[in-house]
Parts: sequence; structure tokens; C-alpha cells
Amino acid sequence: MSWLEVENLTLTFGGLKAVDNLSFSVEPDTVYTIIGPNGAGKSTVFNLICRIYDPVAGDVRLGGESLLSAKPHQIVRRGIARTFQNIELFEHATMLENLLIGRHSRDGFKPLRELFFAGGQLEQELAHRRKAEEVIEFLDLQAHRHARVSDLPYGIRKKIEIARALVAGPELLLLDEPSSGLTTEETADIAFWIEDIKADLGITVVMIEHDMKLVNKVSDKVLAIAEGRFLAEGTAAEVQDNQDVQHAYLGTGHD
Ligand SMILES: Nc1ncnc2c1ncn2[C@@H]1O[C@H](COP(=O)(O)OP(=O)(O)OP(=O)(O)O)[C@@H](O)[C@H]1O
Repeated sequence: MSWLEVENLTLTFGGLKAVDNLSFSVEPDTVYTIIGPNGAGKSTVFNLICRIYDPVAGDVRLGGESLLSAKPHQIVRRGIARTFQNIELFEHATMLENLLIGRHSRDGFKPLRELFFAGGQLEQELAHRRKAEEVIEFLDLQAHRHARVSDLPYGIRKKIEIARALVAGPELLLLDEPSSGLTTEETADIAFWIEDIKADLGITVVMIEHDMKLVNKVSDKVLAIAEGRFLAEGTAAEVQDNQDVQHAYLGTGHD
């Protein structure tokens, strides 16, 4: 049994099959990358794993347990955190404030506990702060702790988006196009951090990515999809050599 199992997953939007009977599985402590042309269904797969959408068929299991009974806000507590293709941070808050919000998303808002158990609340706040500081140090973001996110360069904001996901303490991190909008140098930097997240934090990474240099560098396994369907799976080199994959990218169609 694999750790993350996606089985016969299907989702339609109107008449369009965005994800079509897709199955794959991910082993723990690996980087698993999903590639595919624009509109292939990659982000929809993430949205299905995070319970934003209900599949019309199929299942998603983590550690043998189906995620389909979970509500979107419970996904973080099931050990999953994600980043977005377009950065989704509170632009007018500081980096630290953004990280603390990311941490709170794990526990949810509990007004009664806040009223009656103020002592425990304080301890929890301190634990949140410690976790945020741990991630700040890990990603070498100390210089930006109190900077307003809107004042920071795009490359740093992209890294803060990863930090926001990490403070939730995930076992599975979903990265949606971590290199988009980054320079070649910044992309090389992100590759380094992804490798450290796997090796030093023991977090399994599932990544959607277009930049094949980054894919080649960090992926243990690559899945190619097109029109919501499985095309090929293997090492980055094997998948890039696959004829169906090449045809899908060239847009020449395939049988
Ligand atoms: N909420 C939605 N309503 C209707 N159609 C949608 C919706 N979300 C996605 N789609 C369609 O589903 C298909 C898959 O979209 P998706 O965003 O998952 O592709 P993708 O592989 O992530 O693409 P890209 O690489 O361009 O981000 C596309 O045809 C898209 O237009």
C-alpha cells in the first residue's frame, strides 16, 4: 500500500472531463511531480486532494484512510498543506503575521476556548510562534520577519508562500508551480529548498511544475497527464522520452 493513493478519480465541469479516471500513488519521503500541457487537469487534481471539489467517481486516500469525508478546512489537520500557483498571502500583513495565520489554519478558530482557557491559549500562541520561527530559520527568511509582504520582491514572496504552508506542520506538501514567475537563479534556489524539505523535514512533496530543469533536479517520480488522463509515469527522463507525452506537448494528438 502506498501512502497517498489516488484511485480512478474523475471530475467533470459541465460536459468537460477535467480529471478522467486518474490513478497514481506516492511513496512517503519522495518528491512526486505532475506535468502536463495547459488545461491538463493538474490544479484540479490538487483541488480534489484538498477537497475543494467532490469527485464524481474515485477516491483519495492518505495512509489508507479516505479523505473524501473531510471538509476542506479539515485537510490541514489530516497533514496536508499547499501553495498556490498565484501567491495567496495577506499582502498588507507582515511575513510573521502571515505565518501565524498559516499556523492557526491548523487549529481552526475556537472562540469559547479563547474566552475560558486563556492560559492554554497563551501556551498555544507560544508554540505557534516557535514553529513560525523554526520555519523562518529553516528557509533563511530572518531578514524579512517584520516586513510587509507587499514590500517584498516576488521571489521572496514565493518562498514565504512555502513557509506559510510549512508552519502548518504538514506531512504532505502540495506545491503548485513553485517556479512560476521566478528567474533561473531563483528557480535553482527553490530546487535546493525542495530537496531540503524532503531530506531534512521528512515531508513528502507532490508538485505541479512546467520548468523541466526543476523537474529533473528534484523529482523521484514524474506523472504526465493530458486532458485529465494518465499518459506516463517514471523517472523524469523516461517520461520526457515517452512518445505520448511528446505528442501531447506538441499538440499533434495521439491515438
Ligand atoms: N472551476 C472550473 N469550472 C469550469 N472549468 C474548469 C474549472 N477549473 C478548471 N476547469 C477546466 O478544467 C480543465 C483542467 O483545468 P486545470 O486548471 O486543472 O488544468 P492545469 O493542468 O492545472 O492547467 P495549467 O497548467 O494551465 O494551470 C481546463 O479545461 C479548465 O478550463
